[in-house]
Amino acid sequence: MTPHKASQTPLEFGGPLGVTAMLFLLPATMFHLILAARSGPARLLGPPAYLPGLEELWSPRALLLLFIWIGLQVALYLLPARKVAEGLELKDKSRLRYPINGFQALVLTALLMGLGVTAGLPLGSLPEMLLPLAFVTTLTSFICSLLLYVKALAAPVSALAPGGNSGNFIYDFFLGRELNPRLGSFDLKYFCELRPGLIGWVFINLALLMQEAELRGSPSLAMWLVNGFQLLYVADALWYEESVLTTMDIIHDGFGFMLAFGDLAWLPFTYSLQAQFLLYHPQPLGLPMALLICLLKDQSPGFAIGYYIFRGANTQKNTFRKNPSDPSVAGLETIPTATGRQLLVSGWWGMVRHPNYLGDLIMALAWSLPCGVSHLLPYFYVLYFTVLLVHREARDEQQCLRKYGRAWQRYCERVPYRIIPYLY
Ligand SMILES: NC(=O)C1=CN([C@@H]2O[C@H](COP(=O)(O)OP(=O)(O)OC[C@H]3O[C@@H](n4cnc5c(N)ncnc54)[C@H](OP(=O)(O)O)[C@@H]3O)[C@@H](O)[C@H]2O)C=CC1
Ligand SMILES: CC(C)CCC[C@@H](C)[C@H]1CC=C2C3=C(CC[C@@]21C)[C@@]1(C)CC[C@H](O)C[C@@H]1CC3
Repeated sequence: MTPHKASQTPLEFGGPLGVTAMLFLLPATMFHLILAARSGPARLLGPPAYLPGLEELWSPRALLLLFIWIGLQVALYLLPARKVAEGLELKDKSRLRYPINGFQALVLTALLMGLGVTAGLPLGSLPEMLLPLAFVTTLTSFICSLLLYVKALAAPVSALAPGGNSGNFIYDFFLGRELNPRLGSFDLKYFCELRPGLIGWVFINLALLMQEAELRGSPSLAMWLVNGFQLLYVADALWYEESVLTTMDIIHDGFGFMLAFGDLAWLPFTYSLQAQFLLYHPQPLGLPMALLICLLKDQSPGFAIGYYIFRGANTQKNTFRKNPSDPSVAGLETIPTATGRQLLVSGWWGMVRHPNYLGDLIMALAWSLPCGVSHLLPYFYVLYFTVLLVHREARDEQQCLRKYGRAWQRYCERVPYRIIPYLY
């Protein structure tokens, strides 16, 4: 194995120091949130009520459960797919092929769970295992990231990610060295991005709903709303699975700790925070307020409007990228670029430069509102997501400027706001 020459790509996330801090802060935040959600005061800021000992964190049962879950998702991923899509062209001019069967995996998992619960599977007791499950998933993410780092040492230069090859171990371990690590035709990053964690989120939510029903006789309206909104969000991501192939996670970022931990642990255990909070802190929610959250809330948009913007913007761009002469997008105004591709300057993409992020943020707010306004904790997702999207938008901006140069600058002049019209 010959060591690869370090790449000259500018360092992101504050370089080695920044990512070292994140290596500790991300898992610590996740455990803090899980502990805070079940504590009486449910404080987002401030020390946790107590620190769990190793005997509370480590559980061979949780490890077994995690492996069964990942094994099930691997098996569903390997089932025949309704479609096999090609990814974008790689440095060596080849294109990878990806099965499009994520929605099918969600439906089959739901069927299997339904059968399991009918046969006595105690899904409602999963919330009691959340802490050890999060612990073993974090350990597994660390080990996987190390193995991915070692695997990348043998990868050809053309297979490396643009970032994540600085020569600094911690930085490269965090960002990921190889762009699309595969075992045969099994794509590790694509699998992790959309399967165990994303589908796991839905079933953690469902388990929390079932435990609430056991505790209080029936699930609360707030719990139904959170479950419904987030199920729709996950089902949408899997239905439109192919569009993930053009996200920066797939085309730009390597597969390292950031995505392994993010996809496998952070996503299911922190994105389910609202349902965790509701189990321990029931909130009264009447039907009129629930309807307002679905549609409109105090003059600001609710979930349906968020979803309408999110889906409308994503579909418009994806349709345009696939076939610019499609009747639904053919009339839109565009800017030509030197690459031969065009940029939309009217429709959703003429309103702000990231209308899909705007819709996503509105949905995030809408699925936090059923938790009431007495605590800041359930709004952690809105705060984190705002930071993530602002940072992601800045990274995308850099990449688009590099790709499209002057044409991108013209687009920014025509559409000056990034995410929120007239504000940001
Ligand atoms: N819940 C979560 O934790 C997260 C959710 N998301 C969601 O995932 C989805 C995908 O997000 P993401 O990959 O970040 O970004 P986008 O789907 O917004 O893709 C950005 C790319 O779109 C293309 N583009 C930008 N402007 C235009 C334009 N005017 N006309 C045509 N093409 C344009 C460019 O690529 P090119 O020109 O090469 O096509 C650009 O690089 C979003 O809906 C986001 O909200 C994302 C991250 C986390
Ligand atoms: C600093 C954190 C640990 C970073 C974690 C990031 C991941 C949780 C997210 C990175 C990109 C994601 C996308 C989605 C979920 C979250 C992660 C994995 C979606 C699948 C959500 C649904 C959308 O419709 C598509 C998204 C693609 C990107």
